[in-house]
Amino acid sequence: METVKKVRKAFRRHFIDVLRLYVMGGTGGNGLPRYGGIGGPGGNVYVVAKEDTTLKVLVKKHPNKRFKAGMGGNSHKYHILGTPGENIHIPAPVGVIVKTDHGACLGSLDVAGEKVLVAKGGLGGNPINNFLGQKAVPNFVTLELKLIADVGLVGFPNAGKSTLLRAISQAKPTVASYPFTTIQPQLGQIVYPDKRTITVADLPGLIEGAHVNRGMGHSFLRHVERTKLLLFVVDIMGFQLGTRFTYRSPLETVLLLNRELELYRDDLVSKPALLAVNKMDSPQARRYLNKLLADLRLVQEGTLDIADHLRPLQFIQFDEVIPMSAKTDPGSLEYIKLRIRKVLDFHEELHRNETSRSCGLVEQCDHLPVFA
Ligand SMILES: Nc1nc2c(ncn2[C@@H]2O[C@H](COP(=O)(O)OP(=O)(O)OP(=O)(O)O)[C@@H](O)[C@H]2O)c(=O)[nH]1
Ligand SMILES: [Mg+2]
Repeated sequence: METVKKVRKAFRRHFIDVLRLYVMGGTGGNGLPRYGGIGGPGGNVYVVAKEDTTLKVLVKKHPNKRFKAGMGGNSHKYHILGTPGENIHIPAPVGVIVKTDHGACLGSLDVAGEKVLVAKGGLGGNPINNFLGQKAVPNFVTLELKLIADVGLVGFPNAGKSTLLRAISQAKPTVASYPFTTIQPQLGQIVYPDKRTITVADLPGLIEGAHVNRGMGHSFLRHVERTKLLLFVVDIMGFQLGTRFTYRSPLETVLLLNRELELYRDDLVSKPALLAVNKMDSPQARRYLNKLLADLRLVQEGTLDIADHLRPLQFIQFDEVIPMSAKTDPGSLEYIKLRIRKVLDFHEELHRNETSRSCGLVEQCDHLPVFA
């Protein structure tokens, strides 16, 4: 597992997508009993979504990861109401989810400018607290970045995910003939002739055991959660991480990807999905493809004998299996772009109809800001 360890180390060095912060509101200012003066409230701490920033930038600017808002001003004879303490706004990238140490979700920052209150300042001194400004309660919060993309590329290392993204979008992720070339998620946009844009996330390759955090593990799977469509990319020649690991046929890679996703979060496999079978320019590819298609049919009919350690609990229903060559067949790439759009639109329409049928109930974020 040397390779895997090195990759994880490199991943942490280059990309931060989880960050724990110490946050504390400011202490309230003291009141002035003789004049009934009220102390200013302590400042609050907010996390605010900003474009063009990363969690890494945040750590660089605040290596100690501690944020304390300003104290409220004391009440004075000539300034009877103390001034409120200064608020602190912690800039975070769009897509961040703010959680408490107990895992409760405080809020989700999906659009630039959105903010979540993470620490409230203490009350200023007033008749109820004997005019003594109150201390705020210290708190720890975790910022978890989950990319927001329409499509997520899911596959084993070396399957050609980055090559595909390079070919269908303006993004230029690194492509190389060794596994784990991609060590941080990267976004690209497909721009259609009518200017419609669809965002695609190129994700690090998945390996067996990712759901228990092997390889890129959770750091990769987290980003799949918020995509609307999963585009599985498999190498028609199968996959083998190294000579010490078992060779996996194309069907086995599909089943293993299916398993890893459902073991991480079972609802991931209910997402709309397409299966892109890549490297169709390889010798013997047609023969392998015919076998894969036949096996997938048997899987759907439930008549294929699958070993227990490969068998998913729920099989992913692919909208389509698309043979392609990200390197040599531009026609297949155009077709994939078309299908991505069609499938996304189809499922969005379906979802719209379903939600309007259920008395206009809008799908709710399972997390609400807790602080008033
Ligand atoms: N023959 C052939 N090779 C391809 C094709 N697509 C990609 N490759 C090659 O496969 C290798 C891996 O491609 P990548 O795009 O880096 O694969 P990846 O899935 O992003 O890999 P990781 O980032 O490691 O997960 C590179 O050497 C590519 O040139 C294809 O359609 N045909
Ligand atoms: Mg890659």
